[in-house]
Amino acid sequence: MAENSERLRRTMMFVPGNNPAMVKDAGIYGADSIMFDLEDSVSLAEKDAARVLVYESLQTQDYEGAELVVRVNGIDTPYYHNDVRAMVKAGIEVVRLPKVESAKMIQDLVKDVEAAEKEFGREVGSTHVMAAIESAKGVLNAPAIAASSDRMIGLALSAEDYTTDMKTHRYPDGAELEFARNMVLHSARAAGIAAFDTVFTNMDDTDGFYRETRYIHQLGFDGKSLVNPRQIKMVNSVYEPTAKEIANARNVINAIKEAKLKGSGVISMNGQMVDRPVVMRAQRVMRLAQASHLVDEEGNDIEE
Ligand SMILES: CC(=O)SCCNC(=O)CCNC(=O)[C@H](O)C(C)(C)COP(=O)(O)OP(=O)(O)OC[C@H]1O[C@@H](n2cnc3c(N)ncnc32)[C@H](O)[C@@H]1OP(=O)(O)O
Ligand SMILES: O=C([O-])CC(=O)C(=O)O
Ligand SMILES: [Mg+2]
Repeated sequence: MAENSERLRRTMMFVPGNNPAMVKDAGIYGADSIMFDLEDSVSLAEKDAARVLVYESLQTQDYEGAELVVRVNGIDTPYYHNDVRAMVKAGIEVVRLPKVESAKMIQDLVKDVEAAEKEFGREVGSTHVMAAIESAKGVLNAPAIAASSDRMIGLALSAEDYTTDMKTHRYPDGAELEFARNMVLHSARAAGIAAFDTVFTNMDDTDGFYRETRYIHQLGFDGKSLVNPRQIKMVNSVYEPTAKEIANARNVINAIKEAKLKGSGVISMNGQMVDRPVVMRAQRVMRLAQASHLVDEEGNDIEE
């Protein structure tokens, strides 16, 4: 889990599972996580065809190192069991369960995932899971859902269904999502897993998209669920550290290395105390800088 909890997941892009061209090319856009969708972007008539398409593409396509996620159909649908079996058989890394309202739903998913791992000879425990929170009940149970299994890598807020459940809709200022965003984020952080903000569906409103992304970045979300490849660069630019932030992070990491050599875990740098949380923030800045190709693996600047 340690490697997994540190993995960068700024962008988790939905790819409709019934669209052969989109499924085939999904790896070329540079999303941190590609999320094949078998649920709401696929009509009932195409559920089986989509599952077969995604299964076959997972065997044959190169997704360029992106994390591979599938959104299966809801646990109370007739498609769910076949989705889970086929995706585990294909070696999917993460199963995202939609419309999660209780810890038990995740525990039931984990039992089904484990049965499929045994059935298809996959290593038991190798498939991770995550929960999409899409209702008032899900939000209120988010702390228990986040802590429901060692396999959990994250919680996602799904605002389209959530605002419907709340008898509202989405507004530009996002006030209707304030409570849910904070619940999802705090529940995820308390359980040590990732938090993903919801999709933004108006592709033409780039100003609105930037505003929302800056806001959720400020709150502390790991990233966002996306519906379109054009949104990837925009999210990455918001998460990209500035030259000043990188220089500061590098100084912090070097200073704490020196302090440790002298047997101390805390030092003062330019009048500011540097201790464990400051070092952890600095390490995250360096991981983000590396993902933005601004520094190499040693943390040195990459010249343009
Ligand atoms: C509430 C919910 O449940 S949201 C989650 C479910 N919804 C989805 O999964 C929808 C995913 N998104 C899409 O289907 C599309 O982006 C749409 C319908 C919103 C817009 O489609 P378009 O107008 O074709 O987008 P656009 O013109 O930007 O596409 C540019 C290229 O990116 C591809 N593309 C667009 N969206 C995606 C995607 N989500 N995944 C992979 N490829 C995509 C297009 O096929 C196109 O490829 P091409 O240049 O080779 O022809
Ligand atoms: O997970 C998401 O952001 C998309 C979704 O299903 C919703 O908003 O209801
Ligand atoms: Mg939904």
